[in-house]
Amino acid sequence: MKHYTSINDIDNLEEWIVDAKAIKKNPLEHRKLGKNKTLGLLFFNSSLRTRLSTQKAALNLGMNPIVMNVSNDSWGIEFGDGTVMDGTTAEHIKEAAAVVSQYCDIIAVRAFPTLTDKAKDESEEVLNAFKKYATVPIVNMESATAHPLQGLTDALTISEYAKKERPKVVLTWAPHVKALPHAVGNSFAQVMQKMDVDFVITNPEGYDLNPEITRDVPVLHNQEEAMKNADFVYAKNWSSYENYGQILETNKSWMITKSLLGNAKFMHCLPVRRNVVVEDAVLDSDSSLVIQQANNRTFAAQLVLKKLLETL
Ligand SMILES: NCCC[C@H](NC(=O)CCC(=O)O)C(=O)O
Ligand SMILES: NC(=O)OP(=O)(O)O
Repeated sequence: MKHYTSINDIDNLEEWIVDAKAIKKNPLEHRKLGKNKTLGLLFFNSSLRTRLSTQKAALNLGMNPIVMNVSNDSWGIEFGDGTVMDGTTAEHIKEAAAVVSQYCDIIAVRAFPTLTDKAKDESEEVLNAFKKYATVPIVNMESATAHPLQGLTDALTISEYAKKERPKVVLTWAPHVKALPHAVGNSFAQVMQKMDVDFVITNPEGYDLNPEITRDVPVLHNQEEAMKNADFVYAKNWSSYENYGQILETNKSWMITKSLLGNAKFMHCLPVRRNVVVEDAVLDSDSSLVIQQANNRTFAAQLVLKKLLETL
């Protein structure tokens, strides 16, 4: 593996989950692997979990993490090729990525979508520019279309809490006040297709995710029907893909309640808006796995960093 930028970079999910569980049991076992190696974390957007858990993962491997809030603290970066840079951007990605590669052995990047320019978002302009112009491995810490560290975490969490073979997993759209990206839903849908689970997606009409990602997964527009006998319910808001980045009419009844959840475990990547996406009674109950998921972010990141360190 040269980079970790997509769920497609996981060659054998079952093996990866076994390895992640071993790391979780003994997080300091490989603390010499990353000695004198530097992880650069570049954030174009806000983060709590990714920023801290990825640093924690690096520290557990003996690496030195260095973090930069690129949007606020660095020069404006130009991504266009051949641009006359007489506007607001002061530095081109060609230099920026090459320079950061001088200081870092692995570079991790967070860059959200515009949600206004579908072609630009689908081209993964920022992430792919780092892949092209950096000379070290790139880790995706949530890009325009994917959040593969989260997806790996979610597969690990489901594997830990599954009480039967082939549990039923439901990815449900939930209401929100803002237009949100598709990245988390996309990576969850992709990783569930690699796992031995009975997987369905439910969302209101007009909110179907990219069919190239959901492929043959059943997409139901009746949430109650979809959630029947679920073992895991993964809630997430996303804006319309078809009417790109739009908030269509929002049906508040799609909020996850205790009665809707039934006996299923509740999952969400966080941060979550209480009593908009999911009611307090769910988050404050034993049915919620959100904190366990957040904990697993460290071990998923650690597995990815370990695999990349082994290639250096
Ligand atoms: N990294 C986890 C999710 C990040 C982002 N959520 C958000 O922007 C929520 C913002 C808010 O609730 O205001 C998303 O949906 O992709
Ligand atoms: N789940 C997740 O990626 O959280 P942050 O946005 O806080 O990093």
